[in-house]
Amino acid sequence: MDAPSASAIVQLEGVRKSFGAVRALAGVDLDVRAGECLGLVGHNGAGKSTLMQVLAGTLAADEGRLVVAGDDITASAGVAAARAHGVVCVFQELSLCPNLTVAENARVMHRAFRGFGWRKRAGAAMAAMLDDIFPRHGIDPADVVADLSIARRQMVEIARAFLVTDEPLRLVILDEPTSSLDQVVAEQLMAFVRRFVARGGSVILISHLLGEILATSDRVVVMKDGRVVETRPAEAFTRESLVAAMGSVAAQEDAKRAAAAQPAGEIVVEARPARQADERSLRARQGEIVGLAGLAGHGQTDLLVRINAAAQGREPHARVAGAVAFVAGDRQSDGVFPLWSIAENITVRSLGGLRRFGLIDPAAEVRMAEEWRQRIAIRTPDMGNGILSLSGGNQQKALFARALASDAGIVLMDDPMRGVDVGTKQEVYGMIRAEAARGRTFLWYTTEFDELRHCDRVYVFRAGVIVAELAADEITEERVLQSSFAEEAA
Ligand SMILES: Nc1ncnc2c1ncn2[C@@H]1O[C@H](COP(=O)(O)OP(=O)(O)OP(=O)(O)O)[C@@H](O)[C@H]1O
Repeated sequence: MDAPSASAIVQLEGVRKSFGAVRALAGVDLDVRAGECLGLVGHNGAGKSTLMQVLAGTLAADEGRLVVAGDDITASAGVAAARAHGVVCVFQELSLCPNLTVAENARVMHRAFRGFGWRKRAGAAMAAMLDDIFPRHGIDPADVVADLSIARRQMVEIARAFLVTDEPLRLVILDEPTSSLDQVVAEQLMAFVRRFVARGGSVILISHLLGEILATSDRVVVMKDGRVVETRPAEAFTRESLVAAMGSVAAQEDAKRAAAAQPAGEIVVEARPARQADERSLRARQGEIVGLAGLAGHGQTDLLVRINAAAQGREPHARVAGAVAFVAGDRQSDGVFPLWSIAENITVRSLGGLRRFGLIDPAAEVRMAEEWRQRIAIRTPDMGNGILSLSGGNQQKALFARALASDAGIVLMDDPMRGVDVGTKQEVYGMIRAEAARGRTFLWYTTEFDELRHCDRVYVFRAGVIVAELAADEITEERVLQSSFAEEAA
């Protein structure tokens, strides 16, 4: 590791943190310099979020020293001390109050918005910040957060963190900030990060999208099993060497589906977006992997929700032949059962198959959970622990396991790889392909272009309707982007 420079605005030394038997941080040293974007990568459960929580003051370390802007704040560590020293964190799980407006949420964080006319000032400040980071964002400060798509909520959360009111702003921690954003909006954010650091601010960027890390960071820190294992200037890493440093095997470049594998089974899903005026509809055959693409929030999730409702007989305008499982991308609001164990969260869709003499067989439940822990590498000492004890990416893996462990022949996936590390992603892609070959059908909405390569066919959405259908050999980034923006797509 290179020596901390004189301009370090944050120094962490020997930070340790355990949760019961789990050692999340095993003695971490880290420095962040003024005017740099520091990329932070590592497998799911490596300790990235825990380290950031210590830095942002939301979690107390068991041991270690924390110096910010030259002050040793170890003894007074907490959110107030971090904020007073200019450290703000945008966490993976969004923290906005859903029943308040965008402007009101700005006030929750920025006490400076008080007295006469605060609502107007908070709204104007948020609008200006949103315009600066995300041009054409389409968000009104008077919008109630609960009415916004998950992508827009993430944009509001980010804009709020970059607002400067009566406290200094030195370091913004972005923990997987683009996980719900499409490529276009993600690029707007990365461009803003570069502008922010060019003006002397600092950013810690956590992401599983290694291209984003390499293109935006000045230096990259790699964590593994609660330790920092490498720190290098970004240009000294390639994608492959970064994956290797994380302890994963580099993914094969070409994941494209073999043409021979094209299924010709019967149509098991047929659905039309509510606003579709032409004859287009989404169709999926048995054994097919069908992609839903386009900019985030253009009707893809809505259609998946309608197909899910149709399977339960609640939606007459979609036709579904067979049982359906849903992998939610917004795990916070409709994914995990927060009070249940990891095992219960995985087996809940499979209880029918686990019955003996009409009762759930606990041994079979444990076996099923254990099998999935190994297949999909869920990092926990005990599957009986609460689901919220898992890192974000590991929670997402549990949702995947729930769908794949069920007997549903049709699996709907709503941007399901959010926050899953590169090594695991490759394994899950392999599982999806194997399951499709065995006759399962997948409908897969993704904001990551690379994932569309795994699909047999892709429907591109724009403004709530399907604007293009691409066959396997037509799925290129250019075609998808073209269709996403064109008024009249092919
Ligand atoms: N509240 C908690 N209770 C118990 N264990 C926890 C808790 N929070 C985190 N852990 C454990 O600490 C370890 C580090 O988790 P952390 O969230 O820091 O990982 P991460 O690198 O951010 O992972 P991801 O990429 O999945 O977000 C994991 O093994 C996790 O299960």
